[in-house]
Amino acid sequence: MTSFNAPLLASSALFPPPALCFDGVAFSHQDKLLLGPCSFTLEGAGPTLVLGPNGAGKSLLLRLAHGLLSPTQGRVAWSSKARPRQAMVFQQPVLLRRSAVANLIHALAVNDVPRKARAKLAVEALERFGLTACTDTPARVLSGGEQQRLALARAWVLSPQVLFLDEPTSALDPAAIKAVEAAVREFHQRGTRIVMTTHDLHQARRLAGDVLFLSGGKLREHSPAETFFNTPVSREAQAFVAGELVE
Ligand SMILES: Nc1ncnc2c1ncn2[C@@H]1O[C@H](COP(=O)(O)OP(=O)(O)OP(=O)(O)O)[C@@H](O)[C@H]1O
Repeated sequence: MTSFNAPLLASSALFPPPALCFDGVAFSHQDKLLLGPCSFTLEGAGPTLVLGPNGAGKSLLLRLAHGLLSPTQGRVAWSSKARPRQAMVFQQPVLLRRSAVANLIHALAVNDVPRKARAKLAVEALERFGLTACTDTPARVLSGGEQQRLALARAWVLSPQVLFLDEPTSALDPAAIKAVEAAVREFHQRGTRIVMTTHDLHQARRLAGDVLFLSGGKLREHSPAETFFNTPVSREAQAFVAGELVE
């Protein structure tokens, strides 16, 4: 178990997040190749935005990177000796049937945070994410935006070195989207490596440091955000950035 350091917020200058390397990674199901083989290394500051049309393989890539799926070919590796502390936030937050604060305390408990530190960390995180008024509210009756902020707060208390976000704002209104984007920036500034999918090109432009662009299960481009949005190289990326309907 990696030692827990949530109260000691790491700055990216002092603690560059571990690099993520996909080495010939492919994923097949029932003899059908769904993703790859693809190779890339995420070692820059990010955030990395994973873009592409429906069914391109964006969620698969995130799940493989997070270890929820195993590649059927190739290898997912990290620059750190130990596997980094990671968290993932989904489009539909997966919350336990208990209060908001209890969801955070549970996450701290399963990550071996000492019992006496849990309540304070949980309360601080609720405050940081504007959820103090919801402390004792059952998590599952919170609004969509509040649930997503709670999912981010749960990731925050674990001080992850890497945070995967799979379309975290697709079901949210503009105010809730703004709150999630502010949280993503805070994670980034704290030194967390961000890897995130979105269908919102404007959001990608606001957040991206670099872009992985997929279509048809293939990695078409990995480039700095400015290069991707101004001078995309592949035909598929050119059409995508131009707002054409890409399959
Ligand atoms: N665990 C799995 N087993 C089998 N097939 C899968 C699995 N996960 C995804 N797929 C298939 O792989 C393809 C890529 O799916 P994926 O969810 O990664 O696409 P996506 O780019 O995230 O799409 P969207 O933008 O619609 O969310 C799809 O055809 C999907 O049905």
